[in-house]
Amino acid sequence: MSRVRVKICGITNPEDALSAVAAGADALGFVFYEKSPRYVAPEAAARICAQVPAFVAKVGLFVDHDETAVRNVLSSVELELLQFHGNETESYCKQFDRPYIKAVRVNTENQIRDALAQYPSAKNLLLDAYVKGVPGGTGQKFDWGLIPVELAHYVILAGGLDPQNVAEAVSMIKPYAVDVSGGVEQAKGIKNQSAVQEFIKEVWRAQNVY
Ligand SMILES: O=C(O)c1ccccc1N[C@@H]1O[C@H](COP(=O)(O)O)[C@@H](O)[C@H]1O
Repeated sequence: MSRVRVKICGITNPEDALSAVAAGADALGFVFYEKSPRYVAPEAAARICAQVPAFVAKVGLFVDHDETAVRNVLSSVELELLQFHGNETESYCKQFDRPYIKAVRVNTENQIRDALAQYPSAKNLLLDAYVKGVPGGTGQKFDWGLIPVELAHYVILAGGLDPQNVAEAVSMIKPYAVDVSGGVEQAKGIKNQSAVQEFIKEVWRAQNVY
């Protein structure tokens, strides 16, 4: 089994980015959804991304953005991957010539299978909790039992993860990766750097990776 990857999402400043990289993060997420308390302006994200070393993926998060808005971000920010968190169609998601992750807000098991069929071009599916009216980043968990066992290796598990519950999630689900935002914050948009370290250590501990 390969090591479960860790994405730290909602990065808004270079200190949190570099501290997460030093702790072992595989990917950093930048939220370009303006209604989010973790929104980062493209100019600020560009400055942060320019400081991130090689082999750490920078991921841009979008929610039903206008195509031009996504292209504008891509023209100025070094992003390796896109994460779509809204009702984007497959043809919308794949038009940007960049690998992408499709987020699914989980209610039912069938929904995960349906999304797999609906987004064949997605690199991976990210599973988050369904909360009415909010596209993501709610800090809520969903029923992990809804994840079909045979799809776990393809799944990025998100939603309400934190240093206390992530080891259980990794042992139980064995996902491709885990993604966290609120569970490692000291305030909205500001990471608790010790909690980020703890979170990553817990992911590794659950797999005996040191
Ligand atoms: O972080 C946000 O504010 C956000 C806003 C809109 C869509 C997604 C958002 N974040 C993503 O939501 C999941 C779960 O976050 P949490 O750990 O429960 O806080 C994660 O993928 C974030 O990247």
